[in-house]
Amino acid sequence: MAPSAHRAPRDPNSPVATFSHARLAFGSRVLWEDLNLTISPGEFVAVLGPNGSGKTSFLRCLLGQYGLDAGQLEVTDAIGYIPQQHADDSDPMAMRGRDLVGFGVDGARWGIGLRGRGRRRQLVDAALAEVGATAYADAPMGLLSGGEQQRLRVAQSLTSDPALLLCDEPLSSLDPTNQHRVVELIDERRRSANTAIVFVTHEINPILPYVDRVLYLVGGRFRIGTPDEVMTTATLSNLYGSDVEVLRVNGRLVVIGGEDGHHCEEHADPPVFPAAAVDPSPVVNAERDPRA
Ligand SMILES: Nc1ncnc2c1ncn2[C@@H]1O[C@H](COP(=O)(O)OP(=O)(O)OP(=O)(O)O)[C@@H](O)[C@H]1O
Repeated sequence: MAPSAHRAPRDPNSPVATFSHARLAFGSRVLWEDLNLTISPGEFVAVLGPNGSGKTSFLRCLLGQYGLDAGQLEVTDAIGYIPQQHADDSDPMAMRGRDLVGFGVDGARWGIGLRGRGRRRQLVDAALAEVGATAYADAPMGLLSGGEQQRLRVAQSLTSDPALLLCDEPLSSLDPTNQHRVVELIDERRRSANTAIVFVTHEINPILPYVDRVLYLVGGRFRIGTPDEVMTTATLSNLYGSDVEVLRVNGRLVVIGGEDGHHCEEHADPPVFPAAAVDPSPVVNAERDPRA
């Protein structure tokens, strides 16, 4: 299986990612096939689907951790990544917010200390200021609220000046007020720098006002379109192959029926890492060291 992700040079007018006839499968389990999707600068794409449908695998393909087993993926090399809250296992009392953001500047995988210390500090300070986290940047992470911690993770993701920002359920375990603040920060970045957003989530409502298109994955099949096109009773019933009802209540979407039918699907195939899987741990900052 040949690596199929090609890192394209940065051009502000070019798509940040293009999947062409893409297929990803683990043994007999096909996550998607014949996926054609072009993500433009400044576009906000939500990736939805039940547990095990392939949302995280989709991000891993964009990060270069998983290779497609058919088709092509061309993707920018300026990628930022925001994980779920509590995603890192470092000691939360030993690490300050400033340290977390600094790891983003260093690059998690391509060597630490490549830049001068003064330049490093400037980049960290700028990223902290961009998300309004300067006031608590020197406090231990463990003393901060979930919302404050997520602001710092947004700051970390911005240190690479990403053209594409990958968000892996960054709102989970935040209260509605903090969810709103974090989404606003992400959208602000989209508007100010024309950064494309790929946002994996189980819950579309907190991001619904911002979403341009939805990629909805279910059991090896998918739909792509605007929320109005995809989030309908007819489209989701067809996709799930069972009765799903989509209601709009006070501007919120309520999906009844879909998730349960595909929850925690069992499968017997052992874990494998496809061609481009160089490191199964999440990339915190995908800025490339040119010497690597
Ligand atoms: N390296 C791997 N080897 C084998 N199977 C894998 C591998 N990575 C993912 N899978 C399988 O692919 C399917 C999709 O996994 P993935 O984590 O992408 O789903 P998800 O939609 O993000 O799920 P969740 O909503 O539960 O986080 C799962 O059945 C998972 O076990």
